[in-house]
Amino acid sequence: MNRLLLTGAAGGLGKVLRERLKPYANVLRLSDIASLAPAADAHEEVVPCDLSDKAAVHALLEGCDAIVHLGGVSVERPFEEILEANIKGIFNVYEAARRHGVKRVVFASSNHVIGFYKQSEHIDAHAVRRPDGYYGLSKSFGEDMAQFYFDRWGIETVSIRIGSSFPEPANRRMMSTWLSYRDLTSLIEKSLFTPDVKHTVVYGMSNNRDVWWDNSAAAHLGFVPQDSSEVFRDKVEAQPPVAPTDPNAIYQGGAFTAQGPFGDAS
Ligand SMILES: NC(=O)C1=CN([C@@H]2O[C@H](COP(=O)(O)OP(=O)(O)OC[C@H]3O[C@@H](n4cnc5c(N)ncnc54)[C@H](O)[C@@H]3O)[C@@H](O)[C@H]2O)C=CC1
Ligand SMILES: O=C(O)[C@H]1OC(=O)[C@H](O)[C@@H](O)[C@@H]1O
Repeated sequence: MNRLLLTGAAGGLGKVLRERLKPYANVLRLSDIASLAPAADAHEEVVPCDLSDKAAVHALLEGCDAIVHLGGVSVERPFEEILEANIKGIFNVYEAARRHGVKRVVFASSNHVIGFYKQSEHIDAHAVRRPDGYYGLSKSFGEDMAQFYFDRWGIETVSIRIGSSFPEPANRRMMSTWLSYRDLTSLIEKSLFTPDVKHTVVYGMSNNRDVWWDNSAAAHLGFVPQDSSEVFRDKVEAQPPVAPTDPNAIYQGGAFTAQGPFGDAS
């Protein structure tokens, strides 16, 4: 493709994908509200943008063929913050995609759309969503937005419910949810180039031993994870045990299920 837009490019995953998505487009347009390293060469463009600013997002999408949408608040925060970056932000992205004729979005959704399922439960993409906070709710809204813009306007999306994508799993829960950077990159490649994805929901996890999520509804993507959290097991299990009453040991969303209330607790 000619020009691929990466939002959230200054973030943890954005920095990784800035390097790894280079082979997939002639030009990678990088955007964030936070400062970004200048364009390294003619194959990069840096366009600062606040996702909650409709006019700025419309300008941002001009000339883009596809979007990898990572930008937004990535943890649980007061609703008003989530509203601006994630809820207004995703609306602005899809509406600009419609106006500019962009036909493919890869949306960084999250396991926190289903965070209130227990770790003893196994679910697929069709399970009723159980968001574990305002953050999870915003990602759930983003998935609905993706479905609507497909049904109404034919814009295709792969919503990747990312588990935990970091260099290595930080705790026992992440032994199940971990997604290596290599597998994340491969999943984004499949999400960008597989024809006829409509709105596909896929769980972003590596080939871990004990998983809670079934990706059979996304088999058409042909995603085959290469890595496994197993290589980190000894290191993670050397950590102090987690109490059985700890949300990290009970819920798929772990500690996110126990955040808040924020500010005025009345
Ligand atoms: N890293 C992980 O394990 C997971 C990540 N995700 C999602 O993947 C995406 C990337 O995650 P990370 O890189 O870990 O998060 P991050 O917090 O490091 O990066 C998010 C980026 O979005 C930018 N941003 C925030 N508000 C913005 C606004 N109003 N306008 C423009 N940019 C704004 C931030 O400046 C930041 O650079 C996020 O959407 C996150 O929700 C989902 C599940 C797990
Ligand atoms: O559940 C998890 O481990 C991850 O999920 C997310 O959606 C967050 O963006 C990330 O900060 C968490 O670490």
